[in-house]
Amino acid sequence: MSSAASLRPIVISGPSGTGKSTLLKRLFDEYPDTFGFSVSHTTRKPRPGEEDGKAYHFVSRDAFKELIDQNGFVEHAEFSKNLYGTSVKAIQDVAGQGRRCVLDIDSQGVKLIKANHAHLKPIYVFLSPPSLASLRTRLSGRGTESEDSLRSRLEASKGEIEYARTGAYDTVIVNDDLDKAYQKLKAVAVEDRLEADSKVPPMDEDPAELAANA
Ligand SMILES: Nc1ncnc2c1ncn2[C@@H]1O[C@H](COP(=O)(O)OP(=O)(O)OP(=O)(O)O)[C@@H](O)[C@H]1O
Repeated sequence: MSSAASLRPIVISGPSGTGKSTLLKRLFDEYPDTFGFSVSHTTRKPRPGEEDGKAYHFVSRDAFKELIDQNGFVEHAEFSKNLYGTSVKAIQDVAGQGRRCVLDIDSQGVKLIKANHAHLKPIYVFLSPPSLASLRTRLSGRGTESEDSLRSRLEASKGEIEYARTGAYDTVIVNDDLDKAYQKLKAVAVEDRLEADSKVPPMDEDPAELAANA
């Protein structure tokens, strides 16, 4: 039996490197039976050992396009000639299994849900970095980014932060101290308590300048 207060999906969004994966891993580790990610659709061929419906829903290009026409996707995109997408049904299936669906998406995805799939009634959480300088430090500390990708992630963070300032999210969690941020995430995700919110901190630094000094 799930221990989450409700099965409304949780949408968590925030600039690349803010700590979404880190916090979600902790949440899934502490509550292994409570939360779930939706299974994406893809037109790429399964790799050996990949089971349909587990790693992905593997579908033909025609079937994928049909689902697009039916407004069946919350978001979809093409990467190296293959289509990938998150379907409305895959999100609903998680609740069907008694788990709360967690969606880790960017502001573009948030806008699409709000415009086309508001019936899913998610709770929108913005994970904010304490500053752009700390975001840069985390991205470079992760050791996964080239100079170019670091710069583009920092540039993209500007739009994510501006959108969060419009009040689009139900709550804002500033990931300064990891333990504190985790407690706030738990309050929202496990207890449906939204009062843990705070404001997006002022961030006046110039992303291009920060990237140049990386
Ligand atoms: N509160 C924190 N203080 C210091 N470092 C942190 C904190 N939270 C996360 N980090 C570190 O920052 C880096 C980026 O975190 P993570 O990969 O979880 O970000 P993300 O938001 O999931 O990024 P992406 O959207 O690119 O997947 C990681 O190396 C992580 O260990």
